[in-house]
Amino acid sequence: MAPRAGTKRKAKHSPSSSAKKVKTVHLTADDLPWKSVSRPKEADLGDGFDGLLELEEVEDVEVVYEETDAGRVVRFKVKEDALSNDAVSVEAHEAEEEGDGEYDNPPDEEEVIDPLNFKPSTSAQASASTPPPVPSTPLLPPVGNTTLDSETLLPDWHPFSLHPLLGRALYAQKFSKPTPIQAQALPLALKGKDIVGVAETGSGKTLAYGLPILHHILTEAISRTSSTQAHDAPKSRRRLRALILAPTRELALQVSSHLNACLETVDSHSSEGGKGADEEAKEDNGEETRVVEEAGKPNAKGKGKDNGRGTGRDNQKDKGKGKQRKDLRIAQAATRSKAPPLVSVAALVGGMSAQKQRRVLARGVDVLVATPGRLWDIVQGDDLLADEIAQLRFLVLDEADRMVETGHFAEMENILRLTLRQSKEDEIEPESEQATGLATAEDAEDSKEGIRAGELQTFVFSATLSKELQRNLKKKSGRLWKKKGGKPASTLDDLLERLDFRDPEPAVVDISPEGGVVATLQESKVECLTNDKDAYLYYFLLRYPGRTLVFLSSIDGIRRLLPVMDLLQVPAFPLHSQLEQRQRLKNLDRFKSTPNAVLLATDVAARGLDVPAVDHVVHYQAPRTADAYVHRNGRTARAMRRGFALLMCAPDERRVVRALLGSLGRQDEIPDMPVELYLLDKLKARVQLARQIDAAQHKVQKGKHEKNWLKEAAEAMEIELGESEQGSAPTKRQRKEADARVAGLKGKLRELLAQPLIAPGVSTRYITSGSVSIADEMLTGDYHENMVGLKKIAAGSDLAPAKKRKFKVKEEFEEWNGIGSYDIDGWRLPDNLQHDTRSDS
Ligand SMILES: Nc1ncnc2c1ncn2[C@@H]1O[C@H](COP(=O)(O)OP(=O)(O)OP(=O)(O)O)[C@@H](O)[C@H]1O
Repeated sequence: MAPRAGTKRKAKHSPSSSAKKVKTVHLTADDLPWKSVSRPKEADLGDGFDGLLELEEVEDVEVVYEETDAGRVVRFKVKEDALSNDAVSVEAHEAEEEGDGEYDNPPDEEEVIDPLNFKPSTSAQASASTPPPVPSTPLLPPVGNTTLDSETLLPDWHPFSLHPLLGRALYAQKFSKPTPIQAQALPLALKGKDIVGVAETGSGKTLAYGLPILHHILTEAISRTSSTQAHDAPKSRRRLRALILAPTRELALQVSSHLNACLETVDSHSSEGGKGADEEAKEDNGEETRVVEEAGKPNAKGKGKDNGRGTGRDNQKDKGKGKQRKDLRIAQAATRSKAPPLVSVAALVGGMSAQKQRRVLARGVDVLVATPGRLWDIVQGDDLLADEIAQLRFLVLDEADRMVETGHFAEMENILRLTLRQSKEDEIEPESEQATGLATAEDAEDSKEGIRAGELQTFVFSATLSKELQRNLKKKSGRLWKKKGGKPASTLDDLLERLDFRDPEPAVVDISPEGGVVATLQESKVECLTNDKDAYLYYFLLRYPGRTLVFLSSIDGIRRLLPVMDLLQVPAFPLHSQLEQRQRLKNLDRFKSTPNAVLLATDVAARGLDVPAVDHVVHYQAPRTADAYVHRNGRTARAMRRGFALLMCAPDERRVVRALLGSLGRQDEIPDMPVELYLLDKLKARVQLARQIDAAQHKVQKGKHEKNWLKEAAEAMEIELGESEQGSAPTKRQRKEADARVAGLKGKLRELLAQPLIAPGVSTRYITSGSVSIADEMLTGDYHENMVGLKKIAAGSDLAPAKKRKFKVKEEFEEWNGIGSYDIDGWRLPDNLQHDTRSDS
């Protein structure tokens, strides 16, 4: 990366100012002491925060605009009262300066002293002395100010010997034991194996690859800090150690906050050390809690006295706990001295300020979670980042199979090309300490794990990687890349062939369920005409209140359905790739925080999104691929929770659905959802009316728009409109009539919404809802059994058992194959038939 203009400086001191020395430093805006501040949980930050996903602030900076010969220059005056009451002032120029980087006669030479907390030689150094964001203190276990006794408190995690600070994070998040994919992947990953991991949706794959990465980097960070001085902030810029690629912005952001959630506990725990002198004094006097006592004193549990004569195992254990204590103190000391976080994880996605992202990168991050498009955009102008990617320690492809579908294949391929190491036969030179800024402890750690310095460990995870692909992966070891040369790749197989697995045989951990069905998921389907889908959806939402994610195949479909849902008073929010990123996050947050909300989404939301309380998934339109069906369903029934999926199948979708089930190897039909037809009929009338209102409103809007357009075009061309042309737009009277018609229809709908939905034969005598909208109340969770004439039940509890499928799976496969539109591995349609599947990186 080219050095930034304006970072060199010349500080002149006035010979006469002895009491108040003067120094002015010239810097770019990037060199200001920016510090990250935590983003509020809800992304709804108001209009001033367009597209910002990470916030930074800088204090005590005055922005001054100055007219100069070279044009307008922005100056940032940094003023701060130092302890000595001397003013501190630093000037930063936004305009870049040419030449040797020295400035003549800087204007404010008289007043300045050495800036505190702002070392202006590089932005990385500036940030190193910037206080880290203050993490919120989570509810921590009652183990006092020590590391966690994982053997007792987390026995299922204990055998993995994860870093004790991670143990605390797991405990704080109540992750009492590893999920199956974590239990199987962790030992392999910690040994240094490359891994292809396949496990059902919502089964904890993020931490399956995330924990080994955090463990490694945390261990490195602690040993690096201990090898220097405990309170010193790292002297050099952090070097990128892990790159995680994800197909969508939301998923990348989610992965990054999932990892940060683990680190938050690490940092807040270490900051406990700064809580009070009392606690510190106690600690220093050896009055620490049990774990520490066990390490150096008679065993508090009374399991046997050590007195220096313990067994080898005990000694080892004690040594380990002694190390834990040392690590803890280092972490505490680092935090007390306002050092940056021990491990830094950042997200790099489209839709947010690239300048800000560059600034974050310039400071250095340990783990980068990125969408390929934005990463490639930035890498092209950032040689340092490109170098770091070439020397990564970990590479992760999350939802790899989705990334080849998204139109960002080229970027992916380019990034993967950067990660390629030299030929395996070549001896890999250990990275020089000077180049990396890391202590040799890292190499020791690497060799302990069976990874040599400079080697890359690769993890590929998804809920859907075909068996054939996994077999192919086992056979390969980077040969194909060389064979195929620059030929563009097009399938997942091609992509994975381009990965530089260091293992001749990456470990394949496949614990995906048969047929792609998560055990806690109940599926059902309803066969109906396309035109009736709105009514069936409305029926479902009223009959089974809950947070519901509705998938549609096209953005137009969402645009049509949204106003209908609004008119029916259903709290629905859209999510698709044509929305601004800020709006997407806002809608996602609203969906998370509104009870019984509905998210109308394209497949942009199908992968990876982890909204814990999604009760139902509805396939308003049948998914185009078997994988999409599995991933869409995976937004519910996560982490062993119950979930329900409804597939709406129009006559023209039957074939696709049959093929889809065939591809998943399903023997059973999806059971039909029982429908109370009297209720459906009543709801159809409401839906019909809502559609009518929407169509009428649309017409009025269109009329206004057309009239304006015609008028503006005529004015621009300086022509007068003839009578007939003017007549094409509605007159004032016509508009008034249309508005009145809409108002009348709306009134009628309001009445309908307030009417009870009574089963035939149910007396209305006891119904006392008055004019309250039943639909409204039901959607906010107040189910009216009397109104509906039906008992409240959970979706799926009234399903009949699934019937066996009549046809043979094989035939289905061949039938679908005949269309010639899918390949057996990716099971996907040609790109032109896919809607809104582009990654939005
Ligand atoms: N050991 C654990 N114990 C309990 N919950 C866990 C554990 N590990 C992860 N989780 C939680 O499980 C949920 C799902 O995890 P995650 O998003 O990693 O699943 P996934 O397998 O990647 O899903 P998908 O395939 O849909 O992307 C998250 O809310 C996560 O916090």
